Amino acid sequence: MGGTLDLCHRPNVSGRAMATSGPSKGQGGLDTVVLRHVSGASAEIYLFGATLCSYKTSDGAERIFVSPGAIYDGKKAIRGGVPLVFPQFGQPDKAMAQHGVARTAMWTLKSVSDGVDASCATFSLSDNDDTRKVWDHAFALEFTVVLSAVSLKMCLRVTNTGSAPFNFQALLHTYFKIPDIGECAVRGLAGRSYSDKVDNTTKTEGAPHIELPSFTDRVYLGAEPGAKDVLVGSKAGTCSVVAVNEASVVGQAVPCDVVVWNPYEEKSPGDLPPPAFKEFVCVEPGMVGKFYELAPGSSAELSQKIIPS
Ligand SMILES: O=P(O)(O)OC[C@H]1O[C@@H](O)[C@H](O)[C@@H](O)[C@@H]1O
Repeated sequence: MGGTLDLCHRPNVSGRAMATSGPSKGQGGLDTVVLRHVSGASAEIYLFGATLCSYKTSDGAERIFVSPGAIYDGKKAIRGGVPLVFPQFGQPDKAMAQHGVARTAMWTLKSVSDGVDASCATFSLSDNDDTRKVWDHAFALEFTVVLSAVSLKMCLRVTNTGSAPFNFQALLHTYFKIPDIGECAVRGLAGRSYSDKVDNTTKTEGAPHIELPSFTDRVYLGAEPGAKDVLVGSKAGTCSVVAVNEASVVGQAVPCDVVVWNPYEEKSPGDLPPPAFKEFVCVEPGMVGKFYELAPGSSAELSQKIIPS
């Protein structure tokens, strides 16, 4: 298990607040890293799954949802936060767990740094006996969190460290905290084709914004390469966060898919006791519409920058 760091304020010689490091424990006694930026913004990441479970802006407002029924036993994926999905989305390979191996693996803290511009932490995970049993490939993952006064950026880097190509999917399963799913609207996906997992059909998004009045599970396929802004806000037109989603393979931008999910009571799993479903919407950047091939020595990146408004 990797070490832990808790970054807390202390004055430096000039009297300006800086961040420092120290050990920290989260729920269930699990090790976490807490980033505290000089602006007052903070983020907490569990080494278990490298799951980011909190992002607070400088006003102290929490932007990320974690279920009140989340289980912190170091075995089950944490229900909420930003679980990391790799190397499969869903369960196309029934021999492997749903959403792959990364969200239930113990990651290692690789580096942490603090600056006036940003506080940053990088976590790593490589193939091991557990991952090899279900996915027999050599890989290295790096998950980097960059916290600034005005944003939080998460980037998952996938590297093929073996001698043969492999196919993978990846996704950042972000649970955004919202006041009321019934009033929520997601903007920026109009005109995209999507796979509707509720009725197993393929459709084109005709609405200018997406509302979620009932169980919603959609995979919006990326349209063109490059950054894509998706706005989470209200039907009334307010915007609470902008999510800038990007994907690339070997440094070349590729279209980034976006999953929009809320189970409502109907599909709430056991660790999401109703009415908790009302308090979040998942807007998840992904490379999931197909499998991506990665050559030996090559890397792919998937990122989401959250800019609260
Ligand atoms: O319960 P899990 O494994 O965390 O998955 C939650 C949901 O994750 C979403 O990304 C999928 O589109 C849904 O189909 C799935 O139900």
